[in-house]
Amino acid sequence: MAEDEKNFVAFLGPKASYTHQATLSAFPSPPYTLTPLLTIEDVFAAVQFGTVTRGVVPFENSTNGSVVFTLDLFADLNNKYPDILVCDEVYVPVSHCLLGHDLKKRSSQNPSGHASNSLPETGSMQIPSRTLPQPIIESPLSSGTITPTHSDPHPRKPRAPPLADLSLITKLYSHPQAWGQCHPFLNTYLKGVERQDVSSTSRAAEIVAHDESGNSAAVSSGLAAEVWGLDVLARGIEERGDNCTRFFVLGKRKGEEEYVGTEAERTAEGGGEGMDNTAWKTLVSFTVDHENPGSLAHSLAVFEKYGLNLTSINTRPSSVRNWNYIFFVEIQGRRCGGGGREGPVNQALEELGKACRGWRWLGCERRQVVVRCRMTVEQGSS
Ligand SMILES: O=C(O)C(=O)C[C@]1(C(=O)O)C=C[C@@H](O)C=C1
Repeated sequence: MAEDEKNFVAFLGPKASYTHQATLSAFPSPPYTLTPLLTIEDVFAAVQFGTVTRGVVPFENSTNGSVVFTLDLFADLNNKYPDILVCDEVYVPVSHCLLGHDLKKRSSQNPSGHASNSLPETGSMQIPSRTLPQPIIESPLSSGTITPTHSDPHPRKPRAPPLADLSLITKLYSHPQAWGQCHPFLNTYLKGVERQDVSSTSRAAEIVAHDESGNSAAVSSGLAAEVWGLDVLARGIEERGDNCTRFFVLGKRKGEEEYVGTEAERTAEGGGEGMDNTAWKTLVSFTVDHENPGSLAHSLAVFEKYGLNLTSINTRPSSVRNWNYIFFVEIQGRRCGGGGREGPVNQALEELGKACRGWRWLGCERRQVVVRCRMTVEQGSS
């Protein structure tokens, strides 16, 4: 790879996604050239094939749990991404907005009634009645009334009320992770409205920006509203005020040698010679013999034996047969690179090899604190 290609970083886009915000906090541009890609798998592929040196993907949300798309790519059941390694983590506080076209506001700003942008081309098709100007009525759901039901006797209250009438909205777009972070708001004010999963929250904003009927809305960020020219119909709709997403920075294993970080990463606080191992976490996947009682317990016991704290555990179907799983653990500590066999993580992994059916080292990340992202519209747009 040429010297000037070293600073290419791919992320789950399009622009103004939360992943974009995470990427900017880890890779302020310049000197980095940031490349938005449409899916998490596109980011894995770009790192694997060396089109970029780093990739940024979401891994886990504090309210809604793991991002299964990312876990499945780490599971790598078809051996497409054998060289992908985690090399850092980034935390971003996530506050969602409901974005759309506030027709009431727009008509008061533009009393002539002419749309500021033309409606999507409909050809010879009839314009559906929902795209024609409609009297704006208050949504019966906007009252904020939450009715206890048999299945949900104690429904949680939304943290924020809508800022606009939501009665025209018939379709919602977002990344599936976001739905699970906004249950009380969506179940109170938009109950029963069709939800369409899309590849990211900013992709949702981009789609809604092209539908000026007022019938669609996106769960996305306030920044995406500015970047995609949308109105904020509600702000702070996440269920918990401390909602936060953890992102991984991906790098590529080089040849036979293990990933040991860039020079900057090695010499950063907590890295390099004499590093403090507790400042790192190591991600490992493994499979066990499901017929053998205690095989999972024996595998996990090796970490206890070497005094290694586990900070997360996840499972995904292994695809070998139904109800067989691949396990993912994060261990506090760092695997020493350069073929060294010393250190508790190295020793535990060597012993894991005897206790489990197969395992894979997926990289080490420095433990980070939550960063308050100060991304500007200019950064989000570029
Ligand atoms: O980065 C984005 O905007 C995404 O849509 C991804 C993602 C995720 O997968 O967790 C990122 C942050 C939020 O938790 C919701 C969605």
